[in-house]
Amino acid sequence: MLETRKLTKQFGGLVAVKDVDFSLEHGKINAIIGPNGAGKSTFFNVVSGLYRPTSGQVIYKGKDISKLPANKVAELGIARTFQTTHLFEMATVFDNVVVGHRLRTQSNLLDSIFRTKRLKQEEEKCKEKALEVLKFVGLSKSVDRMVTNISQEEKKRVAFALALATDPEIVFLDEPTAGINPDETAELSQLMEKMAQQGITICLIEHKMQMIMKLAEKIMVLNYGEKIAEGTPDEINHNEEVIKAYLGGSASA
Ligand SMILES: Nc1ncnc2c1ncn2[C@@H]1O[C@H](COP(=O)(O)OP(=O)(O)OP(=O)(O)O)[C@@H](O)[C@H]1O
Repeated sequence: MLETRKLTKQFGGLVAVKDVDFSLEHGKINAIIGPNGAGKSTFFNVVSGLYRPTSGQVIYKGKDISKLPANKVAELGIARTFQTTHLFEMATVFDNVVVGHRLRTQSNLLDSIFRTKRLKQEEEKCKEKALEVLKFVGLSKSVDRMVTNISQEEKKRVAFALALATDPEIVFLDEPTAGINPDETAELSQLMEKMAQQGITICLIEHKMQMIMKLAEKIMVLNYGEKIAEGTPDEINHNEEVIKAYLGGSASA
């Protein structure tokens, strides 16, 4: 469905991602792990169209999408979450999701000025969609609350809702449970499982090893920009190179 072929991203003399071949398991939870600076975020940014690769390809449904800008990649059904700092704190949960959705829909400036029928129809659809995805992520009761007043875990759910509002086939989640406690982490893991059960392919970057080992079905390990292992949690746990490079270090906790 989505694969990378010899994907490479260089920043000046630094090779942040090097010759990475990876394919996502359709409808499953995929994870990318690796020590700090291993190239995980860069890999995400190249795949989601934020950066162009230096060389190599990103293939989605048989088409090379490596040169497409992020908005075109999103239109194809590939969504990504950003840190919760991207939310509008002084707006409601509902408005945050509606605005996020509006940014990705069709109406142009003229539609907005003349308030065309198409614009009104789209607005209606956006609102319906926002309520639907907020229900899915468990925030039906919080739609009218200001984002500044909700918990960090609820903000994470809003970020999920934003990604889901575009009806994605693949969702890239950048450290979805950073900064929340173990109970909340378990709840968000359940939400990710629910997304996968709906047929959405998930790919996440995470530092919480225990959680990843329980949640992910396929894991890729990056080290200094290179893929050093790929497989099931069990295979990764027993991989010598991974143990040497990563699990034996500070992240093993
Ligand atoms: N925009 C950039 N310009 C220059 N160098 C960059 C840029 N983005 C990342 N790098 C460098 O590329 C390397 C990989 O960084 P990246 O953020 O992808 O790693 P990571 O695995 O996500 O790390 P972390 O777990 O700490 O977030 C690092 O050496 C980083 O300093």
